[in-house]
Amino acid sequence: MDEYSRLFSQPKTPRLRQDGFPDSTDKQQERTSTDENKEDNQKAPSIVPTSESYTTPLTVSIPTFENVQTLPTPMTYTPLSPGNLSMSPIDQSSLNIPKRRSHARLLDDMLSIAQPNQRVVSELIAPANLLPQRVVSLPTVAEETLYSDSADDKNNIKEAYLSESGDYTDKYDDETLQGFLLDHWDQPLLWRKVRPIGSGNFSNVLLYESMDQSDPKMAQVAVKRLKYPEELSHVEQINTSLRYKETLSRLENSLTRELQVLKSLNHPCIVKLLGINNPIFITSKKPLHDLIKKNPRALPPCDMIMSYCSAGDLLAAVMARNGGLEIWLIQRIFAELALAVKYLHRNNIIHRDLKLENILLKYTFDDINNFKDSPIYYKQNFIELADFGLCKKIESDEMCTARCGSEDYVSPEILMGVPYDGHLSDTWALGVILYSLFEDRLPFDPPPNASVRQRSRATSHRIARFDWRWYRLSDDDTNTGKKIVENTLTRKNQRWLIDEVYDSPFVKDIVDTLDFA
Ligand SMILES: Nc1ncnc2c1ncn2[C@@H]1O[C@H](COP(=O)(O)OP(=O)(O)OP(=O)(O)O)[C@@H](O)[C@H]1O
Repeated sequence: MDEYSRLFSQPKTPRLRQDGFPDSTDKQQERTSTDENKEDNQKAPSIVPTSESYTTPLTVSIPTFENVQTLPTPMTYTPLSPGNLSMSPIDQSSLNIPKRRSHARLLDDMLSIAQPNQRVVSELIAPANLLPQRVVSLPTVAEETLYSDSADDKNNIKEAYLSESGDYTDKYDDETLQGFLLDHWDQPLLWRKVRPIGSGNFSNVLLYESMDQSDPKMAQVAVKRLKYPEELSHVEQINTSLRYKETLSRLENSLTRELQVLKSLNHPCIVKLLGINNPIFITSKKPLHDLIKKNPRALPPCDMIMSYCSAGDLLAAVMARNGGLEIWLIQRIFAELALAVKYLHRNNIIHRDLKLENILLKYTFDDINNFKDSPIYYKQNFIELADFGLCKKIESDEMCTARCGSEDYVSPEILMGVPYDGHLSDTWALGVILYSLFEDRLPFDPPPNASVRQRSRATSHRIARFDWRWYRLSDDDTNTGKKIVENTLTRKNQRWLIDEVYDSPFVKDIVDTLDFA
């Protein structure tokens, strides 16, 4: 089987229903809010406990954390076809989050990184066959989609294309992509498929090269192709069912949200949406409904044309060299990430899925090392933050209710099931990322040399108990990045916001040297 076939023969992970939080009058809500208040009123424990004296901070305040039944624990979900979702053990109101490293396994398969005898140096670099099952999620539809009602967008579409909209598939074959740059809907451009480059729960990503233009920025593009859930492929049989309508609305909501946010962003350290295969995905408030009205037989593909990061994602890159990134490199990458998140938060956008897999590298680590003595080092960004499928545009003081994220990166308050501040859940994830780069392990994985009992504990339990510590870095290590981890992997009322992360010497010292910051 060739690489391409292997990539697409992976089990497709369907989108799952995800409800919002119970109504504020709901008893359950009252209970969890009370628990959270209790949590906040506790005296803060030492963040870096010694192994002898360590008692988990929440054991006293919320003894029920010891009880698996009472935690809103992420559920492990075996990929089933969406038609079988009703057979899933998941309570529809429980937290469902994408399981870690699913994509990393795929890359391992594609690039044959995981050799049978490869030395496993850490929890972060686990062998493919030890990876757990996926857990999947979808932002709740209760959250409104951001939509810029730009009249220009609509007016700019040529009548010729409007009359054909809904049937762009005739301009599309598997090897060639016709697309439109944003706001240039009257000038179709062509790209040729090169190879698959990645896959997530909700999309396959492919590399395409331009066939008809010289702009170097467009010469190679990453095309993120939405994976449609199975039930939307059989439109004729089930298009009146409630399940079908709900799935369609949910998918449409998260798609339009991702596109509208991406379209509004302009930052060197954030992936760019350059164009789309069919303008209707950008210009319509309800593109999937419109497309199905025009052609009820099948939804045409949705291909987002994005800037291409040729060195892949940070998790795969770290795994490929068995971890051990030098501090200067971690500092540089993290400073760029902090720049990107600061920009998002300043624009009232929360990402909600910050993780190593969503940090893309424009250059290999070796290239970056070689740039060190050249002016390019200060002129050029090395990362782009990607995957805005769970992002949200919010009011500055708005609390979020959609329980979403990725298991290893999700904050305790999201696990607890209470409304949460998205800025703080993003900075929690930044702490997870920085810790992982320092330690080559995820902070809430079972500790090295864990007992069988410790290993059997769910990750969510360790997260809820703030149960992490340094192993590779010693307690008296003077690395200034440690402060960021210690002030982000902590209770929400003590947790740093992005401005504090940004102003810490670990970030600021680097940012001050960058021409593009
Ligand atoms: N612009 C890009 N350049 C290079 N590789 C990319 C690009 N965009 C995505 N990828 C690769 O494809 C993978 C999946 O992309 P992405 O995270 O956007 O998809 P997704 O379906 O939304 O994923 P998730 O399951 O995390 O929600 C990334 O981890 C990365 O390896």
